[in-house]
Amino acid sequence: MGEVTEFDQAFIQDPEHRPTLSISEAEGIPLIDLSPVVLNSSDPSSSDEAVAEVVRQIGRACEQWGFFQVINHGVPLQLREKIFRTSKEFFAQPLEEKRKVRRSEESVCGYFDTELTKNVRDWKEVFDFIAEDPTIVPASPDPDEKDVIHWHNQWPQYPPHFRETCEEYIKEVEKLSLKLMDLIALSLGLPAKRFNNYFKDQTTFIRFNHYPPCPAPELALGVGRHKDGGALTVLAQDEVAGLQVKRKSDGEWIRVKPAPNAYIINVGDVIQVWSNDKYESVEHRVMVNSEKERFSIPFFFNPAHYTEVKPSEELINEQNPPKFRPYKWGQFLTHRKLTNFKKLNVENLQTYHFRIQN
Ligand SMILES: O=C(O)CCC(=O)C(=O)O
Ligand SMILES: [Fe+2]
Repeated sequence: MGEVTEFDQAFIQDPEHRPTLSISEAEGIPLIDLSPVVLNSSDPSSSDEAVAEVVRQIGRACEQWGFFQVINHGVPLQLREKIFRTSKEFFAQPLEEKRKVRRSEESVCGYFDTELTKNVRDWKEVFDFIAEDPTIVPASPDPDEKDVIHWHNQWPQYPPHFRETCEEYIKEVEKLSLKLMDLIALSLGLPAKRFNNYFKDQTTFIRFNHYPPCPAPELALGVGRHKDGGALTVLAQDEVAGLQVKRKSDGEWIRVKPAPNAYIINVGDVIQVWSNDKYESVEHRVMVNSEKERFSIPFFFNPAHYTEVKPSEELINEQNPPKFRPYKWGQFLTHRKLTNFKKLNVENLQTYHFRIQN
């Protein structure tokens, strides 16, 4: 990020959205041990009681929090350490080096340090890459758009092995994500592989986040309040706290305490729609601090662009009518990418725009 001398207006949150610096730490966000699923069985629909207990825990966590942490998740610790090192080495370079792989409106992957969340600038710099190269998406967010375009990765020269490390990481976290989708499907009373096909031509992307120390942490945010629009987010964070989650029970902002080597999982808008509101996508934001920099790596597990997102038919009946109109995932994704890139005079697309008013 560029040197900021006077605190730049563009980063300042409206008073009602500024972070409270002294808030309580979450005891409540469940920590779930995945070893029964990862170690003992490759088939999560097996009748193993330990697996059934994991499914119950996940169901409860999705309903009560929309967030949980997992340990014994199967992603090798060495790989996690390697990818954090890679991210740190990349961001430690001079700005002009990083800008060689800069993101643009047409090329959405790469380095970016002026992202907006709800039209306010975030105190962060990011590097984005996609899991499938190319990733196919609609040419525009127009709901009638028929043309598609291809997104490609842009890989930096430095640090060495950047691309290989990222590709290795994608493979491991994708495995975990599919496993989590199985468990979530089971927790909804659906077959384990119910959602599998939607990810065949996935639009998953991964982000390296770097939050530098901020001279005015009471005015700005690392990421402004938002919900993740995709299916599932699998987040690795370092030991510096910053993530805050809006607790469903009372609307309080709660800090998530980093658990060593755990992943933080949250339900995105797509699962909210698939579950017909049983599991809600919960608002969260990132606080920055004046002393320490922070690094995080979210993996946004997203379906194919042509997926028509709608409440699962098996969950719908007279007592539980559909709460959303179907929408195309590709339209939502491309709209979000555009509004995060530049300031627009429209509110960005939210799932409540598709909500059926009863
Ligand atoms: O850095 C974090 O802890 C979370 C980032 C986040 O919520 C996002 O990038 O969507
Ligand atoms: Fe997020």
